[in-house]
Amino acid sequence: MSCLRAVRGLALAGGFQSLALLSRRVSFSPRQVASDASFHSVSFSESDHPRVLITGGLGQLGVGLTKLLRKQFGKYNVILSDIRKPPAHVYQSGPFIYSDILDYKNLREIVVNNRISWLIHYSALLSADGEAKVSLARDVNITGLHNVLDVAVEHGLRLFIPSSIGAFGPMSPRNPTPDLCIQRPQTIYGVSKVHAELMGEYYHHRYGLDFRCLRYPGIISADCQPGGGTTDYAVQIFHDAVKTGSCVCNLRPDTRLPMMFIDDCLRATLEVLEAPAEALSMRTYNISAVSFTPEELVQEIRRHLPDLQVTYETDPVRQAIADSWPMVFDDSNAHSDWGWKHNYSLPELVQTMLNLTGSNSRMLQAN
Ligand SMILES: NC(=O)c1ccc[n+]([C@@H]2O[C@H](COP(=O)([O-])OP(=O)(O)OC[C@H]3O[C@@H](n4cnc5c(N)ncnc54)[C@H](O)[C@@H]3O)[C@@H](O)[C@H]2O)c1
Ligand SMILES: C[C@@H](O)[C@H](N)C(=O)O
Repeated sequence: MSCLRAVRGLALAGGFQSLALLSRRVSFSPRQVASDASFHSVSFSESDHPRVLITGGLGQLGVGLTKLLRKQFGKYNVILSDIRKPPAHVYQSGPFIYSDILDYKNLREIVVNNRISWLIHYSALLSADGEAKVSLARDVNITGLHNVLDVAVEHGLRLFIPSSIGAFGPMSPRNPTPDLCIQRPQTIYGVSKVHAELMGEYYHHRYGLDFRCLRYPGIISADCQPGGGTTDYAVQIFHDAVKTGSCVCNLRPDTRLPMMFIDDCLRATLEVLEAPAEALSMRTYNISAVSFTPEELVQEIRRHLPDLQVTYETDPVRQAIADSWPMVFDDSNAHSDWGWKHNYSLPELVQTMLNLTGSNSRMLQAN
């Protein structure tokens, strides 16, 4: 009753926009919502395209993936969700809904009311952030995962959950690291990723859930800040190199880690999501692109910015995590099962990142 009273009050006082704030509880159906142009509606073009919900979509990867999937399936068939307020350009680019993956009922309501058929679960705390906030990481990365798994099974969704190089630990072979080997990670992040892999595969075998998972390397992108991971140095260095010509690296110069340019990562995600089920001999795959040390990255950047100054100030937490992770990924199963192949080698990655961060910073200066 109180909710309906609130709805009535808001409708009188603040118009449909305010009602949107309640939509996650009152939940209009797409047809009803679509009838009102002033409503920031989530309506779908009736088609045989998948209807996609991306959780944690405002992170380093989610905005790019949303753009790619909207291009593939249509703007109104892909809903971006998060618990943070979207920046204007994201809010105006297509459907956005608040969704806290710890709120099972709300998640289920969004899936039902928007006839979601694919769910891409990006909400997480990353490795270094997780070590600083262990109980929050356990809630988001494990309890949140359980909610997502249950909704996916209940509504027969195709579910993509990314794992990571962080799903391996010091007892895993490091060079190269195969898909199947011992996994005893020593971070809450890594433990939650192994849990996600095993739970997703269990729900696939037990309930037929169409679960798909890729172990991403450290992802490098220009237009979104990284979210508190161990590989963040390889993103920050480009912004600092372009802006100030100097940077501080928080890993030792000889720390080798698997890395990937974001365009390769997002393409791999779409490719594995669209792969026919019969092509998948596994449900969790390593994907690989490049593997480099900070020293090698700096050398490659200096081919374009010869005066780049680098100071190494090792962060003991991140260094210990990096020293327990794979150095080189073996992705031969992804290659043979669904034709995975990366496009960006280190020179192409550095050239592209410098072009993008350079143009981004010129745009910021101009504005
Ligand atoms: N970026 C990488 O290098 C990388 C590598 C391997 C795997 N991954 C995985 O890919 C996924 C996306 O990574 P990212 O780099 O975009 O992360 P990110 O930290 O940039 O974004 C995570 C998002 O989750 C959201 N979130 C946090 N708590 C939430 C909650 N309770 N409900 C809903 N959303 C919540 C945050 O607001 C944030 O926008 C994660 O699962 C991550 O483990 C990322
Ligand atoms: C590697 C990946 O999982 C993330 N960038 C992290 O460092 O935690």
